[in-house]
Amino acid sequence: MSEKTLNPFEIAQQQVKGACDKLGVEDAVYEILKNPMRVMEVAIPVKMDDGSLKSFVGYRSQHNDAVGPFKGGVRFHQDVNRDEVKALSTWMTFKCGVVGVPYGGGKGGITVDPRDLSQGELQRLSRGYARAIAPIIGEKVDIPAPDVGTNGQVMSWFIDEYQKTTGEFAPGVFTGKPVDFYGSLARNEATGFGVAIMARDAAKKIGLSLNGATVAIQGFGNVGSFAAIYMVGMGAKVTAISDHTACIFDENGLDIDALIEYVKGNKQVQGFPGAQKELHRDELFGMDVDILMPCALENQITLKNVNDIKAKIVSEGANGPTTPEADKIMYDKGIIVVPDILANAGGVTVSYFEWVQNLMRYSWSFEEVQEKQEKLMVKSFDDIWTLMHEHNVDMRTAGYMMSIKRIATAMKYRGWY
Ligand SMILES: NC(=O)C1=CN([C@@H]2O[C@H](COP(=O)(O)OP(=O)(O)OC[C@H]3O[C@@H](n4cnc5c(N)ncnc54)[C@H](O)[C@@H]3O)[C@@H](O)[C@H]2O)C=CC1
Ligand SMILES: O=C(O)CCC(=O)C(=O)O
Repeated sequence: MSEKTLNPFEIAQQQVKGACDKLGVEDAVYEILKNPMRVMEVAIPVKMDDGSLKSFVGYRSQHNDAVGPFKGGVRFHQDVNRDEVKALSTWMTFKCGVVGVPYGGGKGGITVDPRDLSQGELQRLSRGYARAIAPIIGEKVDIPAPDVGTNGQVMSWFIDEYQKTTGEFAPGVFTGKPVDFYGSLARNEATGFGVAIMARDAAKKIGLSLNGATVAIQGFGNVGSFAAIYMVGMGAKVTAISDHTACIFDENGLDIDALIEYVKGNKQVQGFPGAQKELHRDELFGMDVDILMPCALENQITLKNVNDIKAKIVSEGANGPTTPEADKIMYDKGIIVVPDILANAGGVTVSYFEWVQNLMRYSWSFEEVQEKQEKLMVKSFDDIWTLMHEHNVDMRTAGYMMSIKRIATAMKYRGWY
């Protein structure tokens, strides 16, 4: 068997089609959902520090807003392209549907390696992007957030530039802001926390104790680092972590706090003095662990490595880390895959709480936010688990089915079909 496609947008369409067919909805539902409603492509000229001018390409894809405003992150990465952004916006629509937050899906990005830019260049690029997309976003229209390569500082520049461009101070137009600048407590932790609690609930279902359970995590950015912290908090041992440079291993469990400090200074896991072994980054998937957490990029679990996987549970922190062919093999082998649209939905869930707090000009405590997140995600997990057994499908298909029902209902009331 060979991989049909590695194009993330085609994969997203395939996933939506599969669930629409399984649900038996009218053909019109897939016809509407198969393409984003709007994709904006922008050129962003930036004055570089050496005096030259460089033009960058950016996108904002608005997939569907039947349920509520478009919502989703902005990625700064060298591989960003139109189809990737379209796929990511499609996944956002169904993710919001899975946890039942009142949003549709959107996603943006710029083709750039932010590590190649100075802080000044990064700020000018971020401001240029905010100016370019300002006409199509808004607190009640489309609400961007962080994704790979962006963070609270970038969101703050976005807010400032949006205000200069539109004359409106609207802190709720971007989420994932710093806590002391209209951000929400527990947003930074939210995605990794969610990935961990979804793995915990899957473990409960198969009678796997987390006490001493072993975990391998691909990616040690926002999502991977917090997933590691929370897994250790639940009694598990994170024995392997990889990033773009290497895979590090310690059979007794890596010291996550020390690794976070190391990565702050060195921007990579390679060379971490606390590791027993250092391997090629791709060796992570074959590690002999109970739980695997892909928390980096798309198309990481493929036909090339799926048969190396020994884990019993895969909790997808990244968007689109598994190809459909690899997904099927894991399903046939009985590996539980908690799909991205559920496992990493903690980010958008707490973004929603941030937005609500912004609109009310009020703040909740860390505990209050995390408790609300956990309640919502655990309920979604249980509902999907039930649906999965009712229809004899994998968790991903069940998640899409649950979400499509919600979105199709909104589209029907709106008279879209
Ligand atoms: N930040 C958030 O709130 C959310 C993020 N996600 C998804 O989670 C994933 C990670 O996002 P963040 O942690 O925010 O990004 P980040 O930029 O903070 O970290 C990305 C990590 O992936 C690593 N990486 C890149 N290429 C790699 C490779 N080939 N092999 C191994 N590691 C590699 C990087 O070294 C880095 O450690 C993405 O798919 C993103 O779309 C999903 C939901 C919300
Ligand atoms: O926080 C958000 O609004 C969206 C985060 C995101 O981009 C994602 O869930 O993939």
